[in-house]
Amino acid sequence: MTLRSEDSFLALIDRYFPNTHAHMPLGRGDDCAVLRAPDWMCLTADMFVEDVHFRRTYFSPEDIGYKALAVNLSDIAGMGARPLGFALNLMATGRESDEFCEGLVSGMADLAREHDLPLVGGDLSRGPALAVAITMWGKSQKRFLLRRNCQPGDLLFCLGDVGLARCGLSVLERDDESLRWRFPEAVEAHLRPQIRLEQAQTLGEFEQVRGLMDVSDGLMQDLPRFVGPGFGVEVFMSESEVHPEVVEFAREFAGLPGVEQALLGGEDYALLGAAAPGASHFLEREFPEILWLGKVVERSGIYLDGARLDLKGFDHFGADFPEHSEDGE
Ligand SMILES: Nc1ncnc2c1ncn2[C@@H]1O[C@H](COP(=O)(O)OP(=O)(O)O)[C@@H](O)[C@H]1O
Ligand SMILES: Cc1ncc(C[n+]2csc(CCOP(=O)(O)OP(=O)(O)O)c2C)c(N)n1
Ligand SMILES: [Mg+2]
Repeated sequence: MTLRSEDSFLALIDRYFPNTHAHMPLGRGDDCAVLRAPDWMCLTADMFVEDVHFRRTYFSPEDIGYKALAVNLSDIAGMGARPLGFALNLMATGRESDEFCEGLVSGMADLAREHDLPLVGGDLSRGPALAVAITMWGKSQKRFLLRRNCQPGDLLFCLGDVGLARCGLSVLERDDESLRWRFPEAVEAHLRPQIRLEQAQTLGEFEQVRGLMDVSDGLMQDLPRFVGPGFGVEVFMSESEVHPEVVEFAREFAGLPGVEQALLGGEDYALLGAAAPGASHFLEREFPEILWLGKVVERSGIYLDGARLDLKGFDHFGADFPEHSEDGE
């Protein structure tokens, strides 16, 4: 059993994560790691908690390791930055099998290797559920791309699908194999979100891109956070620009237009950016898949076809997430 002792779990970590790196003069094994900071750094932390962010019934151990790391990479991307390293705090019940632990660590290590990220240290604890808490840091080539840096008339854009992961969650929560076949890209978007690190760094090179964030709680929640107080958004995205699985799912199970389902979203891990109006041509050339969401206006709220939308995105302490009730179940 990997979890018969802390040392056996640390030995598993050592098998998957190298303990030397150019940015890490001293790695795991002492009271602290010692890092060599190359420049100004950005730092983020996100938790990934059993039955809040994932369920063991439909996440493989590899998926859990992957997504726990991916959601932190997404915050680094949201700054237009490049990740440099991370620390891992893990709470486990102690009942996890060797195979489970190995899957979780290997799923995380595969993604860390892709980005040449050292695991500098962390902590282990027994607890009532599985929880993975990661702290990650990074640096930017030129500047960090911030929230609340928009001007009225700025164009808002997205890179990555919005609404798809939420459909995936609803499908997975339904425990119906036939639905997984009908909505495969939605399921994949929920289990294995693709993080657009390279695109985020490229955006940082364009002066006319004013700001950037990653969309984790859904656009309805994250758009106001992005444009800031006193500003709002006139949405001009149309249904033909929404992923067809989102449109189909919304119509059949949520009774919502595709655009509204896309705006509700949740766990999209897409990039949301603001650009000066004159930037649209070169952004389209650089990113042919770019989705133009709308424009920044000088009154708060989110407006679609002139009407203020009143849809609620995700909040940990808000009303229950309506995965089972939105279609009247
Ligand atoms: N427990 C906490 N202690 C200190 N700061 C926190 C805590 N939780 C969240 N924050 C800060 O509040 C801000 C918003 O957090 P969050 O909504 O989780 O952002 P994100 O969607 O980027 O992960 C971030 O700057 C984050 O660092
Ligand atoms: C079992 C389960 N129920 C509900 C959800 C939906 N959900 C959980 S967290 C979340 C939002 C993103 O997570 P959060 O911790 O808020 O990330 P952050 O904004 O801090 O990056 C959503 C939509 C889920 N993924 N799994
Ligand atoms: Mg967070």
